[in-house]
Amino acid sequence: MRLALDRIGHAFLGRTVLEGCDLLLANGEIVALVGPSGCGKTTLLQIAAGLIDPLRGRVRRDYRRHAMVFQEPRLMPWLTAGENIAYGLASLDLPRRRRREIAGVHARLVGLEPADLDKYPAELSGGMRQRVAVARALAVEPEVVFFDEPFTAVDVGLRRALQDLVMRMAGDGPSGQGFSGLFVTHDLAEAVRLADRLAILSARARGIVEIRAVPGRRAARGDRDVFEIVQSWSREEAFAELVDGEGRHVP
Ligand SMILES: Nc1ncnc2c1ncn2[C@@H]1O[C@H](COP(=O)(O)OP(=O)(O)OP(=O)(O)O)[C@@H](O)[C@H]1O
Repeated sequence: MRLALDRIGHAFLGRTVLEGCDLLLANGEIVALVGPSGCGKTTLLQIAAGLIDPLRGRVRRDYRRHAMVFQEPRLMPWLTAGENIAYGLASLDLPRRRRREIAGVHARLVGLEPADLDKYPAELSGGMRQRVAVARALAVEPEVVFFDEPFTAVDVGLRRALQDLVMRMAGDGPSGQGFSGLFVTHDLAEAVRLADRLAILSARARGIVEIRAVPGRRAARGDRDVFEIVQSWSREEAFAELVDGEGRHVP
């Protein structure tokens, strides 16, 4: 077990957003938090990551290092791509050359060219900036990664490539050590594609209404499997706030 949420409750300005949320995140596991806009996914993720103190319940963490990937890359504009990727490594007491090597390995993993490493964020496309953000998160070899709709703003091809990378690295990073992931998305197909389990949140119920395992092994799930699971689950009550009866996302 890497992370446990016990009876988490939270409110903003007296309005309850979450009540009685329980969740466990195992070693190497990816759990997707899914639900409609405003149901509290980001709040629960931030509580899990320690960015918000919950009003009720407790978070148990069994890891040393975590990283976060947000919807927007949040790079430092005055650092090059390579320096951004290496930024988190500064606290790890590694020689400068080793930091540069690690940054290079992770830049390659996300599909950046060596020449991109010397560019500043303003000189990169949106997709490249998000690749840098993913490389920066994974370079510190975190045991847990918190993802908050990280691929919503990138185009379809890159989204798939980054999802594949997350799945691969969660099982087995470059040094053989994977991470556990908590992954916020309102895209059911994305959740089914890359998660081991879904925690389904509802705005009405103020929290997690169901935790459900995705059939089959994550790495072995093909496009057809994902399509069929999404089709069949979209008709269920648990997803009513998330997708319409045809499997389309409610805006
Ligand atoms: N800092 C805050 N102050 C006041 N209300 C907040 C704050 N942060 C979130 N909320 C409210 O709490 C509720 C849950 O927000 P949250 O961002 O966790 O939802 P979400 O499921 O991640 O939504 P989305 O999919 O749109 O990002 C929303 O009604 C939101 O307006």
